[in-house]
Amino acid sequence: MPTPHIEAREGDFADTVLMPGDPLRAQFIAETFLEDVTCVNRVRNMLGFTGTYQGRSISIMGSGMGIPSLSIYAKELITEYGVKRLVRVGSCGAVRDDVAVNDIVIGMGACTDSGVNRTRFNGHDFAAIADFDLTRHAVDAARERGTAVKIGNLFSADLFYTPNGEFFQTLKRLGILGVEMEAAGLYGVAAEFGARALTVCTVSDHILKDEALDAQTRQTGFAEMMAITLEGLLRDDREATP
Ligand SMILES: O=P(O)(O)O[C@H]1O[C@H](CO)[C@@H](O)[C@H]1O
Ligand SMILES: O=c1cc[nH]c(=O)[nH]1
Repeated sequence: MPTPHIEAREGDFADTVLMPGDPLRAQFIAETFLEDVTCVNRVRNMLGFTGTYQGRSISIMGSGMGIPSLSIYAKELITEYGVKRLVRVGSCGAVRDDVAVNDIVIGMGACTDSGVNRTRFNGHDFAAIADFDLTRHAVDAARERGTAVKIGNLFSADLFYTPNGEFFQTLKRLGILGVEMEAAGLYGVAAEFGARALTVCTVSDHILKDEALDAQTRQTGFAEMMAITLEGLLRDDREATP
């Protein structure tokens, strides 16, 4: 400590880290939802913050885009900073007709075309799944808020600009709720190094309908996703502390 990619000192991170892909979204979330915020990482501009939410210490740090970037940060957070819960708060693209822009999707599982989980699993297919209790508590928080969420499978793509557009039809047919680029890697890292993980995404575009939110909204929107995530974590805390 510090690590090659994070300059924070021991104790700078909470045991729970929210990870949007975009470091500026991390800053916006920290400044909007947390109190007593301090910046704990600026290396490579991958901004990390720690503050409190309703009295509970929470950190927020960008993951960058794609499984390789997220995997570096998630691994170092778990093994060097003792992080126990990581929640990706991201954006994703929809392919199904029953998933629309601005919908909130909870990634119970994540398929991928990346080889990382096969690499860590002796070439076999690893079922990349979210932590059940984190999932359950986020869903319960959404229900209490009266917010509809869709719960199911994500697809974590290595290529944003895929050369194989027909594959989106397969994703649609097999019930993929959102296409993004990190969840399957996060679940693999969490399994390997012993942490709990979840992904909550807001649908930022419909890949097959040519509909999309603008960059500013992707950076500063998503308030309901954040409320569900933070309330879910407080529920998770309450259950762990009878
Ligand atoms: O908005 P974020 O969290 O970065 O997530 C999605 O957006 C990026 C691609 O534009 C990828 O990181 C993808 O997973
Ligand atoms: O990775 C992503 C994120 C949002 N929308 C997409 O199509 N892909």
